[in-house]
Amino acid sequence: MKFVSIVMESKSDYSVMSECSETLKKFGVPYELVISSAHRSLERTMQYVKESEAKGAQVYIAASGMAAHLAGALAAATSKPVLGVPMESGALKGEDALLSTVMMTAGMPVGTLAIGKSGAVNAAYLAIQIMALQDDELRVKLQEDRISKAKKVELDSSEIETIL
Ligand SMILES: Nc1c(C(=O)O)ncn1[C@@H]1O[C@H](COP(=O)(O)O)[C@@H](O)[C@H]1O
Repeated sequence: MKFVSIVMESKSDYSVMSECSETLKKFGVPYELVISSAHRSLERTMQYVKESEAKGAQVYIAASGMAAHLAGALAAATSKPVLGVPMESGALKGEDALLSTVMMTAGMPVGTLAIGKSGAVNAAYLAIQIMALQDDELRVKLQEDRISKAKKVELDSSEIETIL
């Protein structure tokens, strides 16, 4: 079965990354969510990539704070797309994680999202867009989502607009 893999470096990242898994759930995209660390459990992380690829993982989403090397480690271990979500943790509040995730060497990309919850949601959306390249039903769901967002803007405006 094709699915999205979400890997977090710590349980403390879950309150943010649940936004990512909830978004995938909303679109009916199967996902697997695990905790594995680049430094604290490197072997487990490498083993997980092998096993999850064999099971059908199509896209990896890595969530990591501070010296955030998880997304890079996943990118080194797989040629599937890897998306990185910097966590807002530690003294530098995610700026350290953002830079360590985004500054990959040429040819070894990590698609890096914004720090925190909006990055977690957008990682799910990007993963869905990647899955939708091979899935017409999913593409329709994405189009419907865009339409409902546009309608919401109109509705919000109609409630408060004062156009002369
Ligand atoms: N950067 C790493 C590593 C690692 O590099 O192995 N393990 C956890 N983390 C990140 O540190 C923050 C605090 O983690 P803890 O709450 O476990 O101390 C989290 O945002 C995690 O992603």
